[in-house]
Amino acid sequence: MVGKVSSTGIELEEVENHKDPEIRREIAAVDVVGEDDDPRLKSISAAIRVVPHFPKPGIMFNDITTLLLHPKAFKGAIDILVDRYRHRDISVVAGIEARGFIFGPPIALAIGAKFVPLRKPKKLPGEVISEEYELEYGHDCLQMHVGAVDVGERVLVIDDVVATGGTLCAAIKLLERVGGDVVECACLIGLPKFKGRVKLKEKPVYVLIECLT
Ligand SMILES: O=P(O)(O)OC[C@H]1O[C@H](OP(=O)(O)OP(=O)(O)O)[C@H](O)[C@@H]1O
Ligand SMILES: Nc1ncnc2[nH]cnc12
Repeated sequence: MVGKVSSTGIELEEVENHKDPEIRREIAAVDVVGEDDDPRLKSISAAIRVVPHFPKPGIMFNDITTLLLHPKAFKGAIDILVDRYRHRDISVVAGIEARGFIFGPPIALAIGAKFVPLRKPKKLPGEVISEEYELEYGHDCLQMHVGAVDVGERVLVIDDVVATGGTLCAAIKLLERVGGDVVECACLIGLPKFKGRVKLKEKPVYVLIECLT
């Protein structure tokens, strides 16, 4: 079942009334679609805010930091992903800097996998391989330590948002260059208007909520 969930629900009111003015800033109404009727999805979508014109004019920025202020909703997101991947024989969770570093490690620990950070340039001290890519608001590069992933290891890639799919494509290329087998990519939020799934072709991408704005 596809459930339409409005982010103007009760739990968003909690965010709107938060004592920190920064957290109350520019909360926009978002319509999101959950992939099934799991009540945890409603809490997750209600706790994510959209900040207009960040980091550039015209960008509707999906901000997961407000989800982190709601431990129950945050845990719900982690639990859904752990349940999905715990019996898939995954030995590597690769998290994309920066927001994949928030969601990747608890999933890796829960499913007994190692965590591999995919970092922005000049952050990793050892030998690295690199992939450049285009974003909705610029271009960037991801790097991974040589030796972090072994040939044939089954990998789950984690990030917060998939928009154009450029970041996930770069991550998949890095992992496949060293012989990793990317089982799936998982993100909390999908922005379907950027058609990231088209760019990702046959690679499966799982998103908890799809934002229609
Ligand atoms: O599907 P795409 O069009 O590639 O966009 C998605 C990426 O954009 C954001 O990261 P950002 O590059 O803003 O980096 P940050 O997390 O370091 O701020 C987001 O966290 C994803 O990694
Ligand atoms: N609109 C958006 N919000 C948050 N992260 C993003 N990454 C690319 N586009 C984004």
